[in-house]
Amino acid sequence: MPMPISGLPESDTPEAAVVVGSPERARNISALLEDSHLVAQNREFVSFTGAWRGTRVLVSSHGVGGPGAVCLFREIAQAGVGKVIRLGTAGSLTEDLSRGDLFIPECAIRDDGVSDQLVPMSFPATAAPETVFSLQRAAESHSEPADRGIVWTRAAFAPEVLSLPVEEYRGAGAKALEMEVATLLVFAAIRRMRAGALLVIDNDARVDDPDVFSYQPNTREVTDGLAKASRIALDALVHQ
Ligand SMILES: O=P(O)(O)O[C@H]1O[C@H](CO)[C@@H](O)[C@H]1O
Ligand SMILES: O=c1cc[nH]c(=O)[nH]1
Repeated sequence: MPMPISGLPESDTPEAAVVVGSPERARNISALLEDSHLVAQNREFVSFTGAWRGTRVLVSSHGVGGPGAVCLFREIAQAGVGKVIRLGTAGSLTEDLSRGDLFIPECAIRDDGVSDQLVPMSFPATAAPETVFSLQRAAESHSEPADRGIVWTRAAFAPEVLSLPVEEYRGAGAKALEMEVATLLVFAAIRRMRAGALLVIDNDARVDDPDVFSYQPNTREVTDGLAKASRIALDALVHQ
């Protein structure tokens, strides 16, 4: 029977998965695989299988935000996925990271808006060390520098009347801002999956800017960064 939300088949799903926000990015990554097929499509969840350097992988999109993404994570866990890397974009919280740069989260701040309903907030959101090192090694083998550290996963893309603690988290050492990594890391730990993430910086998030047009995620640097990061994430996934 297909899974109720993602439409993924219950069996014959690869053990290793790359998850991404947008269906278009999933399609772009699937185009890098040998023998790639669309295996499921429902709502924002689009999934492909194929092989990378001889290993079968799943590539699925999870949409924007932790609450929707965890619907996909539950179903890939049910389908037998044990290793997962999120390949996403993030805003920079430090002057050391610019558009197109790569960032590997070691752990995440759990403001994702859903993991607090899965397990108490005292539970950590940490990436599997194997995945972090594997991503670092893969980035080095592609001669791409990749910084590592703390990511702030935040449910609100932008604030409204409340101001959110950008300065406080920057002061405490958070380097990037996005919306799903903490959800993945917490969910994966509970389900004993090995998880991590590779993020491409697409924005300067050091100040929450109310102008919608200050966010331009489709620049050349970001598209190029995602193309490189896709190969790095696939290499890291199959070489862990
Ligand atoms: O590039 P993706 O993976 O979609 O990730 C980031 O981009 C989206 C916001 O535009 C959020 O999902 C955020 O986490
Ligand atoms: O949440 C996000 C994702 C990408 N870039 C940002 O600035 N914020």
